[in-house]
Amino acid sequence: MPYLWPPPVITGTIGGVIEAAGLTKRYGSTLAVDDLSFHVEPGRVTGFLGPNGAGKSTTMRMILGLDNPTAGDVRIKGQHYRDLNRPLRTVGALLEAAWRHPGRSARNHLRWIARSNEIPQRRVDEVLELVGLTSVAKKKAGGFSLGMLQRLGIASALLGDPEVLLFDEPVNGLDPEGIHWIRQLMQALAAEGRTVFVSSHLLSEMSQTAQDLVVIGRGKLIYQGTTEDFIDRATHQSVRVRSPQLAELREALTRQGAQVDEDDGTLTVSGMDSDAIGELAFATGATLHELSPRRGSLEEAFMQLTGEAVEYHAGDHGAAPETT
Ligand SMILES: Nc1ncnc2c1ncn2[C@@H]1O[C@H](COP(=O)(O)OP(=O)(O)OP(=O)(O)O)[C@@H](O)[C@H]1O
Repeated sequence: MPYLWPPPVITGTIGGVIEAAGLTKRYGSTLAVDDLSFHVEPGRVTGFLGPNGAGKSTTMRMILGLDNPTAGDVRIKGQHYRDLNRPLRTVGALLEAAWRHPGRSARNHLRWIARSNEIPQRRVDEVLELVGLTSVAKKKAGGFSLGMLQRLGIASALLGDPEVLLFDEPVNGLDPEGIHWIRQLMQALAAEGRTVFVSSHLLSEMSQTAQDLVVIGRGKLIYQGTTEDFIDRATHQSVRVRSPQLAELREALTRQGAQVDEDDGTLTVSGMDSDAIGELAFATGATLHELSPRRGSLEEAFMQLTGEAVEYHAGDHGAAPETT
Protein backbone atom coordinates (compact mmCIF):
# COMPACT_ATOMS: atom_id res chain seq x y z
CA MET A 1 0.00 0.00 0.00
CA PRO A 2 1.59 3.27 -1.03
CA TYR A 3 0.51 5.22 2.03
CA LEU A 4 1.97 2.85 4.56
CA TRP A 5 5.18 4.82 4.69
CA PRO A 6 6.65 4.70 7.30
CA PRO A 7 4.70 1.80 8.83
CA PRO A 8 2.17 3.44 11.14
CA VAL A 9 2.89 2.91 14.79
CA ILE A 10 -0.50 2.64 16.40
CA THR A 11 0.16 2.95 20.08
CA GLY A 12 -2.37 1.95 22.69
CA THR A 13 -4.10 5.03 24.03
CA ILE A 14 -5.98 5.64 27.20
CA GLY A 15 -9.15 7.48 26.26
CA GLY A 16 -9.30 8.90 22.77
CA VAL A 17 -6.52 9.83 20.39
CA ILE A 18 -8.12 13.26 20.30
CA GLU A 19 -9.43 14.45 23.67
CA ALA A 20 -11.26 17.72 24.21
CA ALA A 21 -12.04 18.79 27.77
CA GLY A 22 -14.23 21.77 28.53
CA LEU A 23 -13.14 23.33 25.24
CA THR A 24 -14.51 26.86 24.92
CA LYS A 25 -14.01 29.64 22.37
CA ARG A 26 -15.53 33.07 22.58
CA TYR A 27 -15.30 35.66 19.82
CA GLY A 28 -16.56 38.88 21.37
CA SER A 29 -20.18 38.20 22.26
CA THR A 30 -20.31 34.94 20.23
CA LEU A 31 -19.75 31.75 22.15
CA ALA A 32 -18.57 29.65 19.18
CA VAL A 33 -17.61 26.59 21.26
CA ASP A 34 -19.16 26.10 24.66
CA ASP A 35 -17.61 23.75 27.24
CA LEU A 36 -17.16 20.94 24.73
CA SER A 37 -15.76 17.60 25.88
CA PHE A 38 -15.41 14.62 23.56
CA HIS A 39 -12.96 11.92 22.51
CA VAL A 40 -12.14 10.40 19.14
CA GLU A 41 -11.02 6.78 18.87
CA PRO A 42 -8.56 5.16 16.44
CA GLY A 43 -9.59 2.68 13.76
CA ARG A 44 -12.94 4.35 13.12
CA VAL A 45 -14.34 7.21 11.13
CA THR A 46 -15.82 9.70 13.56
CA GLY A 47 -18.22 12.23 12.09
CA PHE A 48 -18.23 15.72 13.58
CA LEU A 49 -21.74 16.80 12.89
CA GLY A 50 -23.58 20.04 13.36
CA PRO A 51 -25.47 22.68 11.42
CA ASN A 52 -23.67 25.62 9.84
CA GLY A 53 -22.22 27.86 12.52
CA ALA A 54 -22.32 25.13 15.20
CA GLY A 55 -18.60 25.55 15.92
CA LYS A 56 -17.03 22.68 13.96
CA SER A 57 -14.36 24.67 12.13
CA THR A 58 -13.47 26.58 15.28
CA THR A 59 -13.02 23.27 17.13
CA MET A 60 -10.89 21.88 14.28
CA ARG A 61 -8.70 24.99 14.36
CA MET A 62 -8.21 24.63 18.12
CA ILE A 63 -7.25 20.96 17.70
CA LEU A 64 -4.59 22.11 15.22
CA GLY A 65 -3.35 24.95 17.42
CA LEU A 66 -4.48 27.56 14.86
CA ASP A 67 -6.73 29.18 17.44
CA ASN A 68 -6.34 29.28 21.21
CA PRO A 69 -9.21 28.17 23.44
CA THR A 70 -10.75 30.76 25.72
CA ALA A 71 -10.98 27.95 28.26
CA GLY A 72 -10.49 24.19 28.35
CA ASP A 73 -8.11 22.03 26.44
CA VAL A 74 -7.73 19.75 23.45
CA ARG A 75 -4.92 17.22 22.98
CA ILE A 76 -3.77 14.77 20.36
CA LYS A 77 -2.23 11.62 21.81
CA GLY A 78 -1.92 13.45 25.10
CA GLN A 79 -0.08 16.45 23.62
CA HIS A 80 -0.99 19.88 22.40
CA TYR A 81 -0.52 20.17 18.64
CA ARG A 82 2.22 22.79 19.07
CA ASP A 83 4.24 20.37 21.22
CA LEU A 84 4.18 17.51 18.71
CA ASN A 85 7.64 16.62 17.56
CA ARG A 86 6.95 16.31 13.83
CA PRO A 87 3.33 17.42 13.53
CA LEU A 88 2.74 16.44 9.88
CA ARG A 89 3.80 12.91 10.67
CA THR A 90 1.23 12.71 13.45
CA VAL A 91 -1.67 14.78 12.14
CA GLY A 92 -2.79 15.51 8.59
CA ALA A 93 -5.54 18.04 8.03
CA LEU A 94 -7.74 19.26 5.23
CA LEU A 95 -9.22 22.56 6.29
CA GLU A 96 -10.14 24.30 3.05
CA ALA A 97 -9.50 23.92 -0.65
CA ALA A 98 -8.40 27.53 -1.13
CA TRP A 99 -5.39 27.54 -3.40
CA ARG A 100 -2.80 30.18 -2.64
CA HIS A 101 -0.16 29.42 -5.28
CA PRO A 102 -2.00 29.20 -8.58
CA GLY A 103 1.25 29.22 -10.57
CA ARG A 104 2.72 26.23 -8.80
CA SER A 105 2.20 22.67 -10.02
CA ALA A 106 0.58 20.07 -7.79
CA ARG A 107 3.84 18.14 -7.56
CA ASN A 108 5.93 21.22 -6.70
CA HIS A 109 3.45 22.25 -4.03
CA LEU A 110 3.72 18.85 -2.36
CA ARG A 111 7.51 18.79 -2.79
CA TRP A 112 7.75 22.09 -0.99
CA ILE A 113 5.69 20.83 1.95
CA ALA A 114 7.67 17.57 2.01
CA ARG A 115 11.00 19.37 2.02
CA SER A 116 10.05 21.70 4.83
CA ASN A 117 8.89 18.75 6.92
CA GLU A 118 11.76 16.33 6.28
CA ILE A 119 9.52 13.98 4.36
CA PRO A 120 11.24 11.98 1.56
CA GLN A 121 10.48 13.28 -1.96
CA ARG A 122 9.38 9.85 -3.16
CA ARG A 123 6.38 10.16 -0.86
CA VAL A 124 5.11 13.01 -3.09
CA ASP A 125 4.55 10.65 -6.03
CA GLU A 126 2.98 8.07 -3.71
CA VAL A 127 0.33 10.50 -2.46
CA LEU A 128 -0.29 11.91 -5.96
CA GLU A 129 -0.99 8.36 -7.11
CA LEU A 130 -3.15 7.69 -4.08
CA VAL A 131 -5.42 10.67 -4.73
CA GLY A 132 -5.51 10.10 -8.50
CA LEU A 133 -3.61 13.25 -9.54
CA THR A 134 -0.55 11.63 -11.15
CA SER A 135 -1.61 12.54 -14.69
CA VAL A 136 -1.99 16.23 -13.79
CA ALA A 137 0.94 16.44 -11.36
CA LYS A 138 2.85 18.90 -13.57
CA LYS A 139 -0.13 21.13 -14.32
CA LYS A 140 -0.55 24.45 -12.57
CA ALA A 141 -3.05 24.01 -9.78
CA GLY A 142 -4.58 27.41 -10.59
CA GLY A 143 -6.60 25.63 -13.28
CA PHE A 144 -7.77 22.80 -11.03
CA SER A 145 -11.46 22.17 -10.37
CA LEU A 146 -12.72 22.20 -6.78
CA GLY A 147 -12.69 18.40 -6.76
CA MET A 148 -9.04 18.33 -7.89
CA LEU A 149 -8.13 20.91 -5.26
CA GLN A 150 -9.79 18.76 -2.60
CA ARG A 151 -7.73 15.81 -3.80
CA LEU A 152 -4.59 17.92 -3.64
CA GLY A 153 -5.48 19.06 -0.12
CA ILE A 154 -5.96 15.43 0.87
CA ALA A 155 -2.61 14.54 -0.73
CA SER A 156 -0.89 17.12 1.49
CA ALA A 157 -2.76 15.82 4.55
CA LEU A 158 -1.47 12.30 3.77
CA LEU A 159 2.09 13.37 2.99
CA GLY A 160 3.49 12.61 6.42
CA ASP A 161 1.59 9.30 6.63
CA PRO A 162 -0.10 10.54 9.81
CA GLU A 163 -1.94 8.44 12.35
CA VAL A 164 -4.55 11.14 12.81
CA LEU A 165 -6.52 12.77 10.00
CA LEU A 166 -8.83 15.76 10.28
CA PHE A 167 -11.09 16.67 7.39
CA ASP A 168 -13.24 19.80 7.57
CA GLU A 169 -16.24 19.47 5.23
CA PRO A 170 -14.29 17.40 2.67
CA VAL A 171 -17.23 16.70 0.36
CA ASN A 172 -18.30 20.33 -0.04
CA GLY A 173 -18.79 21.09 -3.70
CA LEU A 174 -17.86 17.62 -4.91
CA ASP A 175 -19.72 15.55 -7.48
CA PRO A 176 -21.15 12.12 -6.51
CA GLU A 177 -18.05 10.34 -7.76
CA GLY A 178 -15.80 12.58 -5.65
CA ILE A 179 -18.03 12.06 -2.60
CA HIS A 180 -17.89 8.30 -3.07
CA TRP A 181 -14.10 8.41 -3.44
CA ILE A 182 -13.61 10.46 -0.24
CA ARG A 183 -15.96 8.18 1.68
CA GLN A 184 -14.02 5.09 0.60
CA LEU A 185 -10.69 6.74 1.37
CA MET A 186 -11.73 7.73 4.88
CA GLN A 187 -12.98 4.23 5.60
CA ALA A 188 -9.76 2.68 4.24
CA LEU A 189 -7.64 5.01 6.39
CA ALA A 190 -9.65 4.08 9.49
CA ALA A 191 -9.40 0.37 8.63
CA GLU A 192 -5.61 0.76 8.83
CA GLY A 193 -6.01 1.82 12.45
CA ARG A 194 -5.83 5.56 11.89
CA THR A 195 -7.98 8.10 13.66
CA VAL A 196 -10.25 9.86 11.17
CA PHE A 197 -12.24 12.88 12.34
CA VAL A 198 -14.41 14.47 9.68
CA SER A 199 -16.77 17.38 9.98
CA SER A 200 -19.91 17.79 7.95
CA HIS A 201 -23.31 19.39 8.04
CA LEU A 202 -24.47 16.75 5.52
CA LEU A 203 -26.22 14.37 7.84
CA SER A 204 -27.11 11.63 5.41
CA GLU A 205 -23.53 11.64 4.13
CA MET A 206 -22.22 11.09 7.66
CA SER A 207 -24.64 8.25 8.33
CA GLN A 208 -23.06 6.38 5.41
CA THR A 209 -19.48 7.20 6.29
CA ALA A 210 -18.99 7.42 10.04
CA GLN A 211 -19.29 4.66 12.64
CA ASP A 212 -19.12 7.17 15.48
CA LEU A 213 -20.50 10.65 15.84
CA VAL A 214 -19.73 13.74 17.85
CA VAL A 215 -22.78 15.95 17.37
CA ILE A 216 -22.78 19.61 18.35
CA GLY A 217 -25.36 22.35 18.22
CA ARG A 218 -24.51 25.99 19.03
CA GLY A 219 -21.08 25.04 20.30
CA LYS A 220 -22.40 22.47 22.80
CA LEU A 221 -22.12 18.70 22.78
CA ILE A 222 -25.41 17.04 21.92
CA TYR A 223 -24.26 13.48 21.44
CA GLN A 224 -21.17 11.30 21.41
CA GLY A 225 -21.39 7.61 20.51
CA THR A 226 -22.11 5.30 17.61
CA THR A 227 -24.08 6.49 14.60
CA GLU A 228 -26.42 3.54 15.05
CA ASP A 229 -27.25 4.41 18.67
CA PHE A 230 -27.78 8.04 17.72
CA ILE A 231 -30.44 7.10 15.21
CA ASP A 232 -32.00 4.46 17.50
CA ARG A 233 -32.16 6.74 20.49
CA ALA A 234 -33.33 9.88 18.83
CA THR A 235 -35.70 8.69 16.18
CA HIS A 236 -39.16 7.64 16.43
CA GLN A 237 -39.70 4.16 14.98
CA SER A 238 -42.94 3.40 13.24
CA VAL A 239 -44.48 0.61 11.15
CA ARG A 240 -46.42 1.05 7.94
CA VAL A 241 -49.40 -1.26 7.71
CA ARG A 242 -51.89 -1.96 4.91
CA SER A 243 -54.78 -4.36 5.20
CA PRO A 244 -58.21 -4.89 3.60
CA GLN A 245 -59.56 -5.02 7.20
CA LEU A 246 -58.11 -1.64 8.10
CA ALA A 247 -60.85 -0.49 10.49
CA GLU A 248 -60.80 -3.70 12.56
CA LEU A 249 -57.02 -3.68 12.71
CA ARG A 250 -56.92 -0.04 13.66
CA GLU A 251 -59.33 -0.63 16.51
CA ALA A 252 -57.35 -3.64 17.78
CA LEU A 253 -54.09 -1.70 17.65
CA THR A 254 -55.55 1.25 19.52
CA ARG A 255 -56.97 -1.10 22.16
CA GLN A 256 -53.42 -2.42 22.70
CA GLY A 257 -52.17 1.12 23.32
CA ALA A 258 -50.47 1.77 19.96
CA GLN A 259 -50.62 5.23 18.35
CA VAL A 260 -52.17 4.93 14.92
CA ASP A 261 -52.39 7.45 12.09
CA GLU A 262 -54.37 6.71 8.98
CA ASP A 263 -53.64 8.23 5.61
CA ASP A 264 -54.91 7.10 2.23
CA GLY A 265 -55.67 3.51 3.28
CA THR A 266 -52.39 3.09 5.14
CA LEU A 267 -51.77 2.98 8.89
CA THR A 268 -48.63 4.37 10.48
CA VAL A 269 -48.27 2.68 13.82
CA SER A 270 -45.92 3.67 16.62
CA GLY A 271 -45.48 2.26 20.08
CA MET A 272 -45.62 -1.35 18.83
CA ASP A 273 -43.07 -3.28 16.77
CA SER A 274 -43.79 -5.18 13.56
CA ASP A 275 -43.73 -8.63 15.28
CA ALA A 276 -46.43 -7.58 17.72
CA ILE A 277 -48.51 -5.97 14.97
CA GLY A 278 -48.26 -9.12 12.80
CA GLU A 279 -49.40 -11.30 15.70
CA LEU A 280 -52.24 -8.97 16.54
CA ALA A 281 -53.36 -8.96 12.89
CA PHE A 282 -53.35 -12.75 12.90
CA ALA A 283 -55.36 -12.88 16.15
CA THR A 284 -57.82 -10.33 14.74
CA GLY A 285 -58.18 -12.23 11.48
CA ALA A 286 -56.89 -9.30 9.44
CA THR A 287 -54.96 -10.03 6.25
CA LEU A 288 -51.79 -7.97 5.89
CA HIS A 289 -50.83 -6.47 2.55
CA GLU A 290 -47.92 -4.57 4.00
CA LEU A 291 -46.02 -4.56 7.29
CA SER A 292 -42.91 -2.43 6.97
CA PRO A 293 -40.87 -1.06 9.87
CA ARG A 294 -39.60 2.45 9.17
CA ARG A 295 -36.42 3.60 10.82
CA GLY A 296 -35.98 7.29 11.38
CA SER A 297 -33.26 9.04 9.44
CA LEU A 298 -30.25 10.75 10.84
CA GLU A 299 -31.84 14.02 9.78
CA GLU A 300 -34.84 13.31 12.01
CA ALA A 301 -32.57 12.36 14.90
CA PHE A 302 -30.58 15.51 14.45
CA MET A 303 -33.59 17.75 14.23
CA GLN A 304 -35.05 16.24 17.35
CA LEU A 305 -31.87 16.57 19.39
CA THR A 306 -30.67 19.93 18.09
CA GLY A 307 -34.21 21.21 18.28
CA GLU A 308 -34.07 20.64 22.03
CA ALA A 309 -30.64 22.23 22.25
CA VAL A 310 -31.81 25.25 20.29
CA GLU A 311 -34.82 25.66 22.51
CA TYR A 312 -32.71 25.42 25.61
CA HIS A 313 -30.24 28.01 24.37
CA ALA A 314 -32.70 30.16 22.50
CA GLY A 315 -31.61 33.30 24.33
CA ASP A 316 -27.88 32.80 23.76
CA HIS A 317 -27.47 33.02 20.03
CA GLY A 318 -28.94 34.07 16.75
CA ALA A 319 -30.88 32.25 14.07
CA ALA A 320 -32.06 28.67 14.08
CA PRO A 321 -29.62 26.14 12.61
CA GLU A 322 -29.79 25.16 8.98
CA THR A 323 -30.18 21.48 8.36
CA THR A 324 -29.35 20.34 4.91
N1 LIG B 1 -12.75 34.50 13.63
C1 LIG B 1 -14.01 34.64 14.04
N2 LIG B 1 -14.44 35.81 14.55
C2 LIG B 1 -15.70 35.96 14.99
N3 LIG B 1 -16.65 34.99 14.97
C3 LIG B 1 -16.28 33.80 14.49
C4 LIG B 1 -14.96 33.56 13.99
N4 LIG B 1 -14.90 32.26 13.57
C5 LIG B 1 -16.12 31.74 13.79
N5 LIG B 1 -16.95 32.65 14.32
C6 LIG B 1 -18.36 32.41 14.73
O1 LIG B 1 -18.36 31.28 15.56
C7 LIG B 1 -19.50 30.45 15.29
C8 LIG B 1 -19.04 29.07 14.90
O2 LIG B 1 -18.41 29.11 13.62
P1 LIG B 1 -17.73 27.86 12.92
O3 LIG B 1 -17.19 28.33 11.61
O4 LIG B 1 -16.78 27.22 13.87
O5 LIG B 1 -18.97 26.90 12.72
P2 LIG B 1 -19.09 25.63 11.77
O6 LIG B 1 -19.86 24.62 12.53
O7 LIG B 1 -17.75 25.25 11.27
O8 LIG B 1 -19.97 26.19 10.61
P3 LIG B 1 -19.79 26.07 9.03
O9 LIG B 1 -20.19 24.69 8.68
O10 LIG B 1 -20.73 27.11 8.52
O11 LIG B 1 -18.33 26.41 8.76
C9 LIG B 1 -20.27 31.18 14.20
O12 LIG B 1 -21.27 31.95 14.84
C10 LIG B 1 -19.24 32.07 13.56
O13 LIG B 1 -19.83 33.21 12.99
